[in-house]
Amino acid sequence: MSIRVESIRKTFGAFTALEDINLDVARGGLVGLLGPSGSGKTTLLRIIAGLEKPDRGRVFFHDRDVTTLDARRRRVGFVFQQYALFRHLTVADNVAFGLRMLPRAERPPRDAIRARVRELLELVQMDTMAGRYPAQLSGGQKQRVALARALALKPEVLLLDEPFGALDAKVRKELRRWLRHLHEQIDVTSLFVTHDQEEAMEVSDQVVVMSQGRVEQVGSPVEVYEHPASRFVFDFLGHINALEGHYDGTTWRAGDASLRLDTHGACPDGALTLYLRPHEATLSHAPDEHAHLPVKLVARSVFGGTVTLELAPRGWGDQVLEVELDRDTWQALSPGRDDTLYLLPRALQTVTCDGDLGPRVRPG
Ligand SMILES: Nc1ncnc2c1ncn2[C@@H]1O[C@H](COP(=O)(O)OP(=O)(O)OP(=O)(O)O)[C@@H](O)[C@H]1O
Repeated sequence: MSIRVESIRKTFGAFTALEDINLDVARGGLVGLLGPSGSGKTTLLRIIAGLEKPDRGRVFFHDRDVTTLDARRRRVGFVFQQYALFRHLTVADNVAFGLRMLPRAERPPRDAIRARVRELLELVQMDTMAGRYPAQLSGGQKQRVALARALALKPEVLLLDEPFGALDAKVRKELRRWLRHLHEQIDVTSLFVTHDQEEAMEVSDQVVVMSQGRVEQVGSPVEVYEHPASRFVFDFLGHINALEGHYDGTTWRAGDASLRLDTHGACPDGALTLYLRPHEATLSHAPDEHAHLPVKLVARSVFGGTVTLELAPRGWGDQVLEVELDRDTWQALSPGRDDTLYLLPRALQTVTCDGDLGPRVRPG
């Protein structure tokens, strides 16, 4: 079932929570609504679910206008951050609940309900725990049961609001891989809300980046990361180092630092800010012909194959910079305590004086 949202506006008193939202989600899509707290993600999800009425605009499921249709009649499955399982029911009974509550004419026979519950519990890999009560489950297991319950009535649209928000990092990671996998097995169109960039990038096939009640950009994770439509999107998707200095048409300078750049005429002489992603630079014991950016190591942390370094510029500002190197590169470098190191950016994003994104540039 495809979903189309047209010109949605929603206010709460004098506050505008959503302003002219347009969105198309293809059938079978797994779409992440990503944005900072208060950007309107949950409000949009609730409008699609039918739990909130928009002031203006329409919602379509395939070609059907469902804007005024009651939530219960939209055939939507929900999963929220709080598991909301019935404590006094077993796992199997929780999953069966919605089926048993159907009007008699629509309710499947008992055996069919039992078979459907078994099938769903196998799908979420909880079949061995069918007889347990929610209090006997871990957070991740509860959330898988909540998902099985949401799928029991064969919804064509699945809406998930920060489904893994309350879980620890490792379980979150497992569950989001598993959600991806599950999505490939069933025919459902899903939208999930998250404020976690990594989660949105890893799980979704389309990301909707929201800010202050507006859609900033819609695209695949690679598109929004590599071709951000605005400075907000660039800032929001991962850490950045903002290097502030002056550009004279060939060289960018700040204090003792200099960097030769060809901006292809796009950046005029004057103040120029450069954004550097932590993984788009390396370090060396000597400057190179294009870059003279001396730094001193302040701290490092090792996680898996990546070493994250905190670096203080030497003689060009006081902002601590963050750079990520792979472990081998770091070991080959093995600097002494007070060594001066040199930052060698591979690519930088320019920010024009009026605050917009300029071209992406490389030293040289
Ligand atoms: N029922 C309500 N009454 C008044 N204001 C509301 C109501 N629901 C939401 N808002 C406001 O609308 C804005 C958007 O809220 P929403 O919950 O959609 O944001 P969000 O992006 O999901 O945020 P979070 O990530 O923190 O959940 C917020 O400023 C919120 O305070």
